[in-house]
Amino acid sequence: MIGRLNHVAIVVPDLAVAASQYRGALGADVSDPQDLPDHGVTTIFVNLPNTKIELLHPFGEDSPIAGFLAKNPSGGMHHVCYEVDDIIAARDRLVTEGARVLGDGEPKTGAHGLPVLFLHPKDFSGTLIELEQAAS
Ligand SMILES: CC[C@@H](C(=O)O)C(=O)SCCNC(=O)CCNC(=O)[C@H](O)C(C)(C)COP(=O)(O)OP(=O)(O)OC[C@H]1O[C@@H](n2cnc3c(N)ncnc32)[C@H](O)[C@@H]1OP(=O)(O)O
Ligand SMILES: [Co+2]
Repeated sequence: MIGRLNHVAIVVPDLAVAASQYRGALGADVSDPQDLPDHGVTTIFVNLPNTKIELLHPFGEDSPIAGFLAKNPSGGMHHVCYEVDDIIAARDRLVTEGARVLGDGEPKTGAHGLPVLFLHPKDFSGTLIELEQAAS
């Protein structure tokens, strides 16, 4: 069911520092920051030949990543994002199999303007999974 690895997300304590590390020391193509109030995060994307790295920092007071950063003040790997051809069919299959879809269970528009969902990390060997509808 899952397809391409769309991105790996890393929560960072300082977006400007992280962007400078990726752009400078690692010589990567790094986007400008984007605030996503609906998701409670600010993102920067690092564009690699075969996938992307999403650098994340909390935005606003109710950010879903605030607890993660409090527990991991130096930052750390936060989630992996897989593409699926049909996000509703994928969700329904996962629910049938007992996985917990986070939030209200309905897809939200993600950083690339496509529907996304999150699956509870305790149901997938301690890794938070994001599903993104593949671009048509
Ligand atoms: C930019 C848009 C979009 C995109 O298009 O790319 C994004 O990526 S948005 C990214 C941010 N949004 C989300 O992460 C939404 C889904 N996440 C959540 O709803 C929450 O983060 C969470 C997964 C429910 C955790 O919230 P938290 O407040 O930390 O709750 P708990 O403290 O109760 O955590 C429960 C349990 O899970 C462990 N945990 C938390 N985060 C992770 C993680 N990223 N990876 C692995 N495990 C995680 C946490 O440590 C707790 O474990 P125990 O201590 O053992 O109970
Ligand atoms: Co993401």
